[in-house]
Amino acid sequence: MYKLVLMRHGESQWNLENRFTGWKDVDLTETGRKQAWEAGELLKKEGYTFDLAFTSVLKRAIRTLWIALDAMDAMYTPVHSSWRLNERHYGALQGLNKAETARKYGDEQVLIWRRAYAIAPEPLDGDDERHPRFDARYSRIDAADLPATECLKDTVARVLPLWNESIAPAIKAGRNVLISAHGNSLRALIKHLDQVSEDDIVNLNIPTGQPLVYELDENLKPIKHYYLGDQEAIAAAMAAVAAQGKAKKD
Ligand SMILES: O=C(O)[C@@H](CO)OP(=O)(O)O
Repeated sequence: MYKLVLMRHGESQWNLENRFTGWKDVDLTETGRKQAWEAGELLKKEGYTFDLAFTSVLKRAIRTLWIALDAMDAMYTPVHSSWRLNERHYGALQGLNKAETARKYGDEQVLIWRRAYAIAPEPLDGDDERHPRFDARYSRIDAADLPATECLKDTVARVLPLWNESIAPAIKAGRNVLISAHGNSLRALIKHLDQVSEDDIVNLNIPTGQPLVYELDENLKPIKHYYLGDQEAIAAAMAAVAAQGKAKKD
């Protein structure tokens, strides 16, 4: 049996401001840093150790990883950063407030933009300065692979090559792996691991800064999964993520 730990980054500045974030490289808030530290402390207390960590090229996931590894006194852990673990690209929605967008277009439309499996928001214009082709960190990525918007299906398609070529072989080689990534890149990975249907994946929301453990069999099929930590607080945090796209709080 293998164990894999997934962790969404701690609260970011744009989580706090309730803005569509995607590939915008925003940092953690103080709360986000505290969540990352507590996640590391929890992992240490529960006896977890890691041989290898994977993260995105966005600082909220990278810093969460650094802080958690620091709390574990394990900053020596080798880290593989890949754009393939970036958050889903939110296209022209990036920067907009989610509740205001719901007031303008309706809760249902925002739910489609946030969670529909195969429907992507409007793309960024090719000349938009926010387009990833203008960002040096993506200069070695094939231009055809760089998104101007994505639906979750697109995110699954670009996460899977990293899973198949790097993460899965490392796990099968016996390495204890930690992945620090984003709400939707982790939903993409979970959809693949648990074979979640396109309908059911709509209802999966991942809270910030909470270690999620997957126990996998020898073929990397999930046996079970569970969050470490306070289960009630985690359930409340998941419901809060779901509610972010509503015009009014329930
Ligand atoms: O804005 C985003 O990039 C993501 C994660 O914060 O949000 P959502 O949960 O709406 O997909």
